[in-house]
Amino acid sequence: MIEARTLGQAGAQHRPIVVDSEGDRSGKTLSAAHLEKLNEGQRAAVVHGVGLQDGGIAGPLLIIAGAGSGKTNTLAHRVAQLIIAGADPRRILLMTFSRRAASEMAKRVERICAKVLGDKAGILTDALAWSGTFHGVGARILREYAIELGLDPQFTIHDREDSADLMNLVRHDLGFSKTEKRFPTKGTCLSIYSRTVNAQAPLDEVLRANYPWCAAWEKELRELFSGYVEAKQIQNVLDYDDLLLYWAQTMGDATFADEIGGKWDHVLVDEYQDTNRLQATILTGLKPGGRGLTVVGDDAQAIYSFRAATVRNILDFPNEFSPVADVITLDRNYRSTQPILAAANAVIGLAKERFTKNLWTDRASNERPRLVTVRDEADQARFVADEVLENRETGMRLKDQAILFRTSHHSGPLEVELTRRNIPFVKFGGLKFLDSAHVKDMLAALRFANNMRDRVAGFRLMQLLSGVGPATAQAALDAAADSANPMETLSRFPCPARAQADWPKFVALLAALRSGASGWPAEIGQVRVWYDPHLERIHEDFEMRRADLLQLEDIAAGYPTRERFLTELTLDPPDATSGQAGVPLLDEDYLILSTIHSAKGQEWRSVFVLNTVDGCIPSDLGVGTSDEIEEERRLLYVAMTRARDSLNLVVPQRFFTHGQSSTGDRHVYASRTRFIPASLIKLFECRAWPMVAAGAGPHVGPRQLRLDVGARMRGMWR
Ligand SMILES: Nc1ncnc2c1ncn2[C@@H]1O[C@H](COP(=O)(O)OP(=O)(O)OP(=O)(O)O)[C@@H](O)[C@H]1O
Repeated sequence: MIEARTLGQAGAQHRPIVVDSEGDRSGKTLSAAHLEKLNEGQRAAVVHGVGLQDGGIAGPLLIIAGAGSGKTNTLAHRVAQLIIAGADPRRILLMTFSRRAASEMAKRVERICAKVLGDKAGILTDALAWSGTFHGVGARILREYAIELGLDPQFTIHDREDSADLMNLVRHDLGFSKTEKRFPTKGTCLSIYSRTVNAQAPLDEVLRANYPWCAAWEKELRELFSGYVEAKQIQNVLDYDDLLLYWAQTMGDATFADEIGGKWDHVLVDEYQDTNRLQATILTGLKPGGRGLTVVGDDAQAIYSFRAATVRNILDFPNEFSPVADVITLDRNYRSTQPILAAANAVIGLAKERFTKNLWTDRASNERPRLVTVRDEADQARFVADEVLENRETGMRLKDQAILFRTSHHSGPLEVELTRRNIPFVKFGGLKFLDSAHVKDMLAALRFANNMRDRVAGFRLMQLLSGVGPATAQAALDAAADSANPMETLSRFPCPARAQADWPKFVALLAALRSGASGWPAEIGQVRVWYDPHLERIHEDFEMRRADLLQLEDIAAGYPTRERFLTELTLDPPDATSGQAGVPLLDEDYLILSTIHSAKGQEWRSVFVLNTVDGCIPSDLGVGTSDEIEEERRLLYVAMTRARDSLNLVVPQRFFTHGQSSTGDRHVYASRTRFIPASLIKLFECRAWPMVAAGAGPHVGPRQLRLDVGARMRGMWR
């Protein structure tokens, strides 16, 4: 041991970090080449307790730091370091926010390991089988222990839309849809249910704090949720929340907790600020003493409180354990230039509450981030397209540039402009591929074949047949549910005369899928052939949709079984839709369009933020409580800190209002976001676009007051 010290403060009691540099396997690699590029704090986090001499496993560790300080990079090095020091990769659990993040992390780990272990690295890192999201890992655990937990291992997983549909069926059955005063919609009911479950809070508290307009319905909501839970159990389906809830419940039993927690020596979690109470419960259940636990996060980037995530998880982490967890804070930003970082620091500096410290960087630049005022959204689109192309002329690929926005529909005018100019782009966080009706139809067929008790899937599927409406579908599902041999019952079901032609083909498809005779992925081809005439009948634009279905088939081929395909696709759907026909091939160059939420964890050389105005950031929807406003501020911080070299915040001055004809010109004026008050303006270069060309008129040079109309008006009354 060479020294003991504390690296930074995180507002919590914590133990000093001890850096061990010699004598054991981790010591040997402390000064090794693969760690050379890390700074002192990062290195301390990477080697923390790795390769303890008695083979012991380190106590809990929290790495808390601001944007671009290398948290993810450090976590990847830590996983690699554990493997290099001899940890069994099969006994490492790595949880990230999305599956994409998990697979990127796995690739990084492999690259780092390869530097030390050479060819052997691939075999070891391939064995890193437990990496994914909390929900994905939960689904796997629950399937593994299904029988012991009284679940049917064939359970299907409902996405949000399916869950809302099921909630609606129950709401209808209970007669709540016919109440005199309007009962909350299916979507609101699901949100209330989900928040209550994830926050582990009593219903009345959630209603009071988050849905006060629904508080009068507490009794009915309780009844509805109880009916919803029952329906899910009868139909053998789990929703997203169940994956965490069942897992957390399982961890409440000492024997299961021991057995499941005992599967892993090391549990590492990225983006911990966006986890909720349930996830924290699972984590402490897995490792009650905290041994082997590492969590990483940034309180300034907490942007998921609408899903009941709580920043308290990260702040309370150190004191959950005895002895308390070690805490390492990182304060150097490697991503952004100094002027960009200064502006981002200033924006978050106005937050009401904050724990991580301001960051510093040595990436000097003369270029301040720009605040660009444009007339309207159409000009905003033209400005961005012009700049993107100009950047490309200077050698910056389209892929190095991203356009970020608060809500998916903000990019509408830009998408039109890009398409018009033939600039390829991929959009993240918009309408999901899987949300489109035709893709859902195909998946419903596969799901229903897997689990014939899944009423939402069955209901959707049967109504695709001409002549089958809700009443027939309901009756057929009831008959199948009551039967010991549902296939037999369906084949004999007295369907309406108009469905006579379609019904036998439908039953034959189900029988074929259930027999498993064709095998996977041939089955999805079978479904497509069956679905094709319905697609043509139902959708005018069937040709475009057909292309999507072929793409779905390609995606399906990447999964070993039908069940794995359905589970993983539901949990982590491909989130890119494209302005081109089909998502561009990965090796092509394309621009990134993304909601700020989906931009989490990423970085680009040049970033444009659209609609940096009040009403968009903060969103109209997000300005209820001061907590909500604070979250909107953090969103802007996340957006700004994605930029490495260049950052443009665009401020359109007027917005056309919705609900008028295409030639209507009703509009509202917008003002710069409140998160950049006048006191911060000096940190930006302010300009208007289009710039008036020199000699084009009297507006040349910096803008100044030339006619004080306001004073004249006031003068009229004096
Ligand atoms: N020690 C280092 N030396 C040089 N570059 C580094 C170092 N550590 C991290 N970086 C670089 O800094 C950038 C940010 O790293 P990373 O994405 O890991 O940060 P982060 O803290 O997870 O960011 P965020 O929370 O904002 O998503 C990356 O480009 C990474 O390669």
